[in-house]
Amino acid sequence: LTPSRARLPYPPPPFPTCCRPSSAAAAHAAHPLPRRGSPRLLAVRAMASGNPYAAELAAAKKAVTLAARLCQAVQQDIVHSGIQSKADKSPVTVADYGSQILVSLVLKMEVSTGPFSLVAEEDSEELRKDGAEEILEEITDLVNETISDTGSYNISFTKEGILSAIDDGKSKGGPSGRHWVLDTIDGTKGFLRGDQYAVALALLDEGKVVLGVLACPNLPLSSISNQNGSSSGDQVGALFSATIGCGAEVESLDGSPPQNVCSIDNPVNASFFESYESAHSMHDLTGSIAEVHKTPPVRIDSQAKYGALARGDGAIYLRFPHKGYKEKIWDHAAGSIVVTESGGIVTDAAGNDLDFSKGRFLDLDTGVIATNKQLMPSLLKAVQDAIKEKNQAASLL
Ligand SMILES: Nc1ncnc2c1ncn2[C@@H]1O[C@H](COP(=O)(O)O)[C@@H](OP(=O)(O)O)[C@H]1O
Ligand SMILES: [Mg+2]
Repeated sequence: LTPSRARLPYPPPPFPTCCRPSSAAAAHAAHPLPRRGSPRLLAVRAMASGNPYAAELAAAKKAVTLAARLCQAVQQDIVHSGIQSKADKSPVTVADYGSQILVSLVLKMEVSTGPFSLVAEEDSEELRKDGAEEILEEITDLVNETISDTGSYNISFTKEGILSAIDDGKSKGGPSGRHWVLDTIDGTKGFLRGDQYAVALALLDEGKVVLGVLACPNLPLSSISNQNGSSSGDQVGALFSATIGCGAEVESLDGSPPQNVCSIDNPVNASFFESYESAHSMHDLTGSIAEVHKTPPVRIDSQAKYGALARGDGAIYLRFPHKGYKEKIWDHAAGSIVVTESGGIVTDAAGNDLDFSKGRFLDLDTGVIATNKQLMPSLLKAVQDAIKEKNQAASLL
């Protein structure tokens, strides 16, 4: 079980051949839809145009694309200056706030229905303290530069405007109404290392995730289904999107036409994904499960794992936080719908669906498992056996 990174060259496997919305999965099981550009793909797109959340989806894609642009500029600065080796967290803080402001700006400009509610990590408290003037100025400049460089809006934020835009993210979510759920930079550690991260945005409607988008600026556009999570494809920057009942798509972050995401139908010996960081997921537990499934792990940061799984780069994503950790909804909302709308399943270690209606945290049993429908029963059993064995071993100590 070798740790892996997602940036080394590697011969790519054949591109996924099938694409379909999950609602049509059963009907199409024996007749996979063809590759991009085919007439049948157009038929799938026509169906997607009946999307009840079409305006929200377009806004969400625009929002994360703009935020990803800001984050990418900061990451390049970090990597070039070697700041991460000095454990200086301030650039990532600037990018986190900047990403949140841009997402809330775009959503407010583009979506007019109902009250605006955003569940996100940051609020303005720290930035209002004495000594935070410099960082506030940096955020204001960075946000205004990104808006003007991209020609997105004819708007310029004042510092007070920045503070109040950040406080748009204070919502607590919950079971009723609509709430946007944002992870401004998911995979902060990968971001600092110059590796994978994602800007992840989802919409909850009456407690259910109905839409999700994942901007993964460093994820190769071709498959990373190999042991070190890399791809020989030159193009990087993937944007995954999904709406409930309408399937999932992946497109290039720089604006190439969308294609539908492949349903997850890889064989048992396909690679599986887990966190790069062992502090975020117990690698010893996944290792014992991998022995049963003969699958080597591909360790990458962030919800890019969900995106890669959805397009068939691997067959399994396992995540087992250490005892006492409470998973936050923004770490799973967007990624999980991208997988389920690609024909996959996402559950906790007891086999229950993830419940996003309980506020800012998920009420989870032990961990998160994502895979295809064929593999889920045997995988769930392997997971439960491994957890039992680990608990028994711990009780003997
Ligand atoms: N001890 C822990 N156990 C599990 N997850 C953790 C954790 N500490 C942080 N995380 C979460 O793991 C996320 C990254 O996931 P991954 O390991 O898949 O890259 C982090 O998102 P942020 O980077 O947005 O803070 C954070 O929310
Ligand atoms: Mg996160």
